Amino acid sequence: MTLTPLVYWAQRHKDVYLRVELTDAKNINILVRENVLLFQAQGVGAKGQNEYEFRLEFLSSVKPEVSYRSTQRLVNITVEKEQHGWWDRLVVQERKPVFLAPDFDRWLDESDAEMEIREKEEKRNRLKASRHKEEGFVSLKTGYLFVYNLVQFLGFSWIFVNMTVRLFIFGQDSLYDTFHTISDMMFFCQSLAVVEVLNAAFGIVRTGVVPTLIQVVGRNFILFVIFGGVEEMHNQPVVFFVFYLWSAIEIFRYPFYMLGCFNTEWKTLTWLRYTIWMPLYPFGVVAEAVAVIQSIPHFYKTELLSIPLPKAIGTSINFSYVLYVYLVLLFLGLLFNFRHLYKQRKRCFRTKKRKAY
Ligand SMILES: CCCCCCCCCCCCC[C@@H](O)CC(=O)SCCNC(=O)CCNC(=O)[C@H](O)C(C)(C)COP(=O)(O)OP(=O)(O)OC[C@H]1O[C@@H](n2cnc3c(N)ncnc32)[C@H](O)[C@@H]1OP(=O)(O)O
Repeated sequence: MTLTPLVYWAQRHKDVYLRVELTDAKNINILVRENVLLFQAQGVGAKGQNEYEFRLEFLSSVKPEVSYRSTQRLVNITVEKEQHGWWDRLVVQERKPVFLAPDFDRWLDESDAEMEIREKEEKRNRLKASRHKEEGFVSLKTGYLFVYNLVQFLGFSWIFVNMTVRLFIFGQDSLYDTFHTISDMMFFCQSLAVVEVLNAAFGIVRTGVVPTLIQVVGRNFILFVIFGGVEEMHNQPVVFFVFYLWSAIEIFRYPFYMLGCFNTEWKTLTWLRYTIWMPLYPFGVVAEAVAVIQSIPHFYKTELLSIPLPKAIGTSINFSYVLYVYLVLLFLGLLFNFRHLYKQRKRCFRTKKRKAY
């Protein structure tokens, strides 16, 4: 003898939900044609382990595809209505079958269901809007970084190429007028580089603020104070070495970032960006230290930038003493950034290796 399980139901505008009270249901067979659903399965119901079945003639047609999920305790069935809308009752006959009852866990009346639809719609719209905003921000950020890196790349390339060509044409003589020919562009690029500290501070790029601050402050101190502030420094060959070492890394670093803006990379460029700083950085710091040492007598003599002290003490601190302290900071800065760059290099190549496997 076949038995009928207990069936609970609820509806939405789009779907009908059936919950069949059958434990350990096996051999589930659900057939849907027009507005009739036939269910057959073996399992443990109100009358113990048995074969259970039921037939429902829905109020309106439903789609033939049925989805169901069987758990240890019950079988959940979802049937989609052919035409979305609210049904007055589940089945055609006015007297509901005895095995059928409302599923109060999922029960909603028509207005609640409409509210649910509206809430879902609003949630979807909010999600879409925030995704739109996020995409807009990402493309704005990418565009901004790309333009910034492009401008720096062009600036430093101009410096590097100009200095190289002048070295070939004028030989040693070109070492003496680097400041006059190149400084305007270097002032421009290094002033713009302050943006890199802001990028790090506001999280626009994933890097630490301190290494960037050390880098930018360190270079700008040399450029604006030592070279820019002391006229006697303008003709020193050390300007050539400092500018050449600075620009030699930047012509690789900025294009590396430009490609990164489009999640692209060129292996040789990545290797150069994360390798040539190794010889360049110490040489750069040594060249900067030479420049500082050369400027000390001029600061001492002219008392330029001397720090005034209160009248009671009656004198001022000569800026040349600040420069001695700066020489120590220069080498501490070198150690700090060398370690930072070494870590960045390891992180970059380690990630690449992991990606390769
Ligand atoms: C606090 C007061 C300080 C007082 C200081 C006094 C002491 C001063 C001592 C200073 C010594 C300076 C000496 C120096 O002037 C000598 C020279 O420069 S010689 C020439 C050789 N120099 C170099 O090689 C250094 C070049 N510069 C740099 O590498 C950076 O400026 C540095 C901050 C040092 C390191 O860069 P960063 O931390 O950004 O590493 P990454 O390149 O690996 O980038 C990390 C991630 O951020 C993304 N990023 C970074 N910038 C950009 C950008 N502009 N556009 C797009 N994306 C960017 C990058 O792609 C990485 O992303 P991901 O993690 O996804 O890979």
